[in-house]
Order: sequence, then structure tokens, then C-alpha cells
Amino acid sequence: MKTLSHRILVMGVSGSGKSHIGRQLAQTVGATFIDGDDYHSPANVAKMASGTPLNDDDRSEWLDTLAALFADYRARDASLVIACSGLKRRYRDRLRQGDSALQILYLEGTQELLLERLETRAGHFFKGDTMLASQLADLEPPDEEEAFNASIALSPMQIVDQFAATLPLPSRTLS
Ligand SMILES: Nc1ncnc2c1ncn2[C@@H]1O[C@H](COP(=O)(O)OP(=O)(O)O)[C@@H](O)[C@H]1O
Ligand SMILES: O=C(O)[C@H](O)[C@@H](O)[C@H](O)[C@H](O)COP(=O)(O)O
Repeated sequence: MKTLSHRILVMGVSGSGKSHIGRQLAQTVGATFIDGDDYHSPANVAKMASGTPLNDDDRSEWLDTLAALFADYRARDASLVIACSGLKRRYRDRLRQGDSALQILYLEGTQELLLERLETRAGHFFKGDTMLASQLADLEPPDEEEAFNASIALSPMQIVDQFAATLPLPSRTLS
């Protein structure tokens, strides 16, 4: 009996709600939650904390580590939600590794609302409007083929419920 499992990427710029909503989504669909930021190297964290945006090279090993986690859970038919900025299309293709079943939730918001969210968030290494501007500059928004797009003006549960409704039921078993 094959059980449907999910691999889900929650993407967006800093402050879009990836960690907060990704955690709630994982609970809703019965998946493990991994915050991609926990896998940044100390050098990357120090670089961002100093106000210097990451570049493609900085992100390379980090993306491969997260891609390996998706592949491991897929091989075990286990459900996983990863919160990861996934700013560029080629980053998301790297995380997907040809897994057409990988689902993407894209959290979209205005720069004003994003800044407001970053200001309300305490004790995070990622700060400042220049850093957010660099993220928005790097962002290649997915189209509707690639991702489900949710406005961060909605409540976390509204976003989770809307996205979860698009998924095949994870508990349904297939004979
Ligand atoms: N939909 C939402 N509505 C209101 N506040 C939110 C929403 N999503 C996230 N937040 C809050 O916004 C801040 C940034 O969320 P976070 O998950 O840290 O974003 P990211 O991981 O994308 O940087 C946190 O204080 C979080 O509690
Ligand atoms: O790709 C990047 O430049 C980083 O991953 C960045 O997008 C990420 O957002 C920061 O690590 C801050 O973490 P939060 O997104 O949780 O604010």
C-alpha cells in the first residue's frame, strides 16, 4: 500500500513568513519541518549579520544540503516541509532535482509589509532594509505553474489552509 507523502518548499524573501508558516503547514499536513536557515554556514550567517547579502557561491553548498534532505525524505516516502528563500529559479530547480511532485508555496508581500514584519521580529541575524532590497533584487518570482502564490497580508492559518487544500490528501493510501 503506497501512502502519498509530500515534499514542500516554502519560499520567499526574508520576513515573508517562511519559518512561521512552514512550521504550521508541516503540522497541518503531518510533515517534518526544517528551517533552511539552520543549515547556513557560520560564515554565511556572519556575512548576512554584517549586512552583506549572500551571492550564488555562498548559497551553493547550502542549497545542495537542503536538496539532499528533500531527496532523502522522497526516498523514504516521508513528508517534509523546508523553509528556504529559494530566490532564483535555478536555486529551486536545484532543490527539486527533477522531482516533479515537489510542491512550492511562494509567500509574496509588498516591501513595506515585509519591512514591518522584519522590524517586529526579535533577535534574528537578518536585519535592515538594504538586505531586504538585495533579496527583492535577487528574487525571480515563480509563475503559477511553478508555485502556489499566497499574499502575506493573509493570516498564517488562511495561507496554510489555502495551500493545504491544493495538496492530495497525505493520509490517503493508494493500493
Ligand atoms: N501571515 C502573517 N501574518 C502576520 N505575521 C506574520 C505572518 N507570517 C509571519 N509573520 C511574522 O512575521 C515575522 C517574520 O516571519 P518569519 O517566519 O521569520 O519570516 P522568514 O522566515 O520568511 O524570514 C515573524 O515575526 C512572524 O511571526
Ligand atoms: O538566500 C539568502 O540570501 C538567505 O537564505 C536569505 O534569503 C534568508 O532569508 C536569510 O537567511 C534570512 O533568513 P530569513 O529568510 O528567515 O529572514
